[in-house]
Amino acid sequence: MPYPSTFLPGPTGFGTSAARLFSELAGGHPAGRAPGCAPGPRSLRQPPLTFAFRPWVESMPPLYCPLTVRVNEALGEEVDDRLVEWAEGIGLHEGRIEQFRKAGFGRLAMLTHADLDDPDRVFLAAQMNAAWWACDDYYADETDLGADPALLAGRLALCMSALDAPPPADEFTAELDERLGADPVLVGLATAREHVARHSTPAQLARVNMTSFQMWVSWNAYGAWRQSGEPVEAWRYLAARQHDSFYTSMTLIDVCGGYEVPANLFYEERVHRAAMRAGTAAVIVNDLYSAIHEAEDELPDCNLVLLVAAERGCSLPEAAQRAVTLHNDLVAAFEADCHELRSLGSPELQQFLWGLGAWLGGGFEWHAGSGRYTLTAG
Ligand SMILES: CC(C)=CCC/C(C)=C(/C)COP(=O)(O)OP(=O)(O)O
Repeated sequence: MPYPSTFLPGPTGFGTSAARLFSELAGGHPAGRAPGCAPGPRSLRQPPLTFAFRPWVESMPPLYCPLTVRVNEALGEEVDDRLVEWAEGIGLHEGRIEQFRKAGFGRLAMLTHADLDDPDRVFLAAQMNAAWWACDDYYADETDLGADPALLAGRLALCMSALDAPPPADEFTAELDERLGADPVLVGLATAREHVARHSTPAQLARVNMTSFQMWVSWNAYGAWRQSGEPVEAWRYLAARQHDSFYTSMTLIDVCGGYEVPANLFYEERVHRAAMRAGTAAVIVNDLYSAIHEAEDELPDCNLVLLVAAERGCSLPEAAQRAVTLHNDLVAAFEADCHELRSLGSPELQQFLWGLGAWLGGGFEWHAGSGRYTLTAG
């Protein structure tokens, strides 16, 4: 275990970059902000991220991960209350609202967006994540909830319309709108998207939309694999999982934070790789926690632990150990990326990289406590 360290972002120290970010946010962001959008909170929080080996299951090697930056249970509960109110209002999770509350997506947003104290902004992240997860559960993963691989692609096409309405097309629009309004999953996506739109620049909103679409391409691949019954190699799954990861959630970090990483910086190759590493590492934690639950579905979902165990003929704990090593290497590489990217200087980027690390730490914390998961190894 060679790599524990601390990452304090910013090329020239906290004071300098903070001062620049404050003045940019106050005086108009160089990359622009959508007309009418509030500049967002002016606080910049960058306590150093401490990378450490974090124990999770006694019999397993620890996960290398930033420590959780902020725990504010009252804030998490407030956001969870708002989420439940929103879900009830649109009929989402009818008959299983307590299960939804216990997942604690509000707590997830509180833990992962550690630079936010404003419940509205934490709710923004929680709502969009809950909307994505509803698509995942009802369309892709949970047979009990009506997920069906044969229907998946058609349903996901409607999800795209819920996020990015097509141009008006006479009577066809009325028919589409009727369908979009009749399914709480789609209403959930559309209302969460409206909330994101109120706080984002056009480029940020397009980023959230396009990232959702690329995620859904991977879901279609899983659906096709489920239907054909073809064996899925771990390498093939991991390649698809890159675009079906918590990277999607991480696209909200600057939106919720009230600042913007300009598109040409966000998609700069090294920045992109760092973000993808963080997203993939975070979702491997998800695979570790959800392996048993996913194995129980009558049409088991793709999961790194299950695939490695099947491919190598090894036990689940052995496969989980392999996943832990991969996770740890990804996080160590992400940490090195953060150091390398200091040379790019942008205070927005430094805040975002910090936000990725904080997301990793909070995601770890949430999986360990959420009612949604059953531990995989014992
Ligand atoms: C928050 C978000 C982007 C949700 C969509 C689904 C996703 C990329 C996950 C991280 C969930 O993957 P998975 O379906 O394995 O998650 P569960 O184990 O069902 O929570």
